[in-house]
Amino acid sequence: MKAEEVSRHIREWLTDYLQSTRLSGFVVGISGGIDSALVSVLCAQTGAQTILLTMPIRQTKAEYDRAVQHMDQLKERYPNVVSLEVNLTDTFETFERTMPFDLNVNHLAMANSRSRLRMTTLYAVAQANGCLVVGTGNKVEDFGVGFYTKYGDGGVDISPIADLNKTQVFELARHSGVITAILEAKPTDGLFEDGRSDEDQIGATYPELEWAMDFSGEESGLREREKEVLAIYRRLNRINQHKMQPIPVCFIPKAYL
Ligand SMILES: NC(=O)c1ccc[n+]([C@@H]2O[C@H](COP(=O)([O-])OP(=O)(O)OC[C@H]3O[C@@H](n4cnc5c(N)ncnc54)[C@H](O)[C@@H]3O)[C@@H](O)[C@H]2O)c1
Ligand SMILES: Nc1ncnc2c1ncn2[C@@H]1O[C@H](COP(=O)(O)O)[C@@H](O)[C@H]1O
Ligand SMILES: O=P(O)(O)OP(=O)(O)O
Repeated sequence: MKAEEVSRHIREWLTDYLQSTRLSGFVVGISGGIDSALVSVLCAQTGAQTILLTMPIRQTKAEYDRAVQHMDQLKERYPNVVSLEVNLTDTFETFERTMPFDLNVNHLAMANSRSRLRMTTLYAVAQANGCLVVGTGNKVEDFGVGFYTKYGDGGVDISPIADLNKTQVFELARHSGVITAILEAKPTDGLFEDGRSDEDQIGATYPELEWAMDFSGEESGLREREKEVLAIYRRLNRINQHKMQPIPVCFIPKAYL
């Protein structure tokens, strides 16, 4: 990958899009992971107002510390960057208590609610400041396995790194001066308190998933692990198509109207 060219291309794309709106900058949620770190550097490099938000909800200390360290580093490097901390733990716990039954009957219901509370917060801050909410999804998450929360972290205005796979995200992040603690952290969705990694949840690494996403050859000669990875990839790609396609609309036959 030509890192400098890709970086410049994304910065120009962000700048052009922002100029096409009446808005003045970008809002990015900072988790302590690689995707949000890279997206926030690219936004900062446009020179436009860039608001970073960390929104812990019973977060692991390691994730929280990486997020703060990244925001501090970016503020030192770019004068157009500001950071905010919005601790959503109480909001989340109130939400959990307000529900008429225990949503933990399904382990994903409350986990995905964390992501949707963050989306609500990002949009409130963006609207108050005349900014866009910038997405952090990469190619394999967004168009491969659909590993994101529908209308949670998937609810964004623009998506600058969605055509880069995770390996390229790491490469570009290193090129862009992202801190070592983030470059070395295992990707995690941070939605569970045991700190489980994406790989623990999916059962395959990002390089394996990228291989599966690109695979179009003859399957009979594949090794056992390759067959397993292909099956994991295909299952997730199939069951998450509803996130990748426009939502189904019930059109009414003209004769009925
Ligand atoms: N970037 C990340 O690393 C990241 C971020 C957030 C979440 N995640 C992970 O992503 C996963 C999200 O879970 P999920 O996909 O079950 O939740 P989701 O909320 O994203 O999608 C499930 C919801 O979609 C709807 N739905 C389901 N099937 C449908 C269909 N066929 N047509 C239309 N709508 C349909 C239903 O409302 C269902 O509740 C979790 O594993 C979570 O840990 C990863
Ligand atoms: N704790 C967090 N604070 C701010 N923003 C967050 C936090 N956790 C997640 N985010 C945002 O959501 C996306 C996806 O998160 P995953 O950790 O990959 O699930 C992340 O890039 C942040 O923008
Ligand atoms: O989306 P992020 O920034 O949380 O990155 P990762 O998913 O690699 O933790």
